[in-house]
This record gives sequence, structure tokens and C-alpha cells, in this order.
Amino acid sequence: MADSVLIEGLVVETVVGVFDWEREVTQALVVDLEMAWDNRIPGASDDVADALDYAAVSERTEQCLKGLKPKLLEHGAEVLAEVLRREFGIGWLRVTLRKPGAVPAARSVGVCIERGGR
Ligand SMILES: Nc1nc2c(c(=O)[nH]1)N=C([C@H](O)[C@@H](O)CO)CN2
Repeated sequence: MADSVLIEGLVVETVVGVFDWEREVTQALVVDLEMAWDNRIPGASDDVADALDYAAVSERTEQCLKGLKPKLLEHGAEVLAEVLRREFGIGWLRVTLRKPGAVPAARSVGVCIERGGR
């Protein structure tokens, strides 16, 4: 089963970073999520209750990262993956967190993790 639900380019303004100055400001994190889900069921029922609700996942992602205020992107990605898997019953997911502007010469920098089994 290779079905998934996607969220791409979700911008979350939060405190993030390892340096003292970064603890005093908010910066944008850009979140991409790919989450395994059997889309045959909502595909047949046409009922959002059977779907992995991307609006609900987006809202929880924003709440999680704003509350966490991670120093490292790695920590943000790890905690987010754990929260989403537990609360939404997601078997496998890929979390990509990007921090545009952190390295001025790069368009973006970030981390990508995969957790769970399909
Ligand atoms: N692998 C990582 N490297 C770095 C991170 C990070 O979260 N993961 N963070 C920083 C600083 O916060 C940087 O973004 C400030 O510009 C440096 N390296």
C-alpha cells in the first residue's frame, strides 16, 4: 500500500535555533509531510472521517512547533514525527523541516527523517 497524504510548504513561525539571538526572535520553518494512509477507504466513502485530515494535521503541526521552540531542526522533526504518529495513528511518515535564510548562500537548509513502517 503506497498511498499517502501530503502537506507541502507549511510555514510555521516559531523560536528555533541554537544561538542566543535566535532564542529572542521567531523565524520561519517550512514543513513538508508525507504520511502513509490507506486512501481507498475515504476514496470509497467520500467521508472526511475516514481520511487523514490534512487540515487537522497542519493545525497540530503548527501548535507542536510553536510550543516546542526547538534548538535543533532534528529535535523539532523527531518530536513532531512522534506526536503525529501517536495522535493520528500514522504508520509511516517523512518529515522535512527547512529553515530558509539560515545559511545566506543557500536557498534553504534543513533535515529530513522517516519514522515507522508502511
Ligand atoms: N544540523 C543542524 N545544524 C545546525 C542547526 C540545526 O538545527 N541542525 N542549527 C544551526 C543554527 O541554529 C543556525 O540555523 C543559525 O543560522 C546551525 N547548524
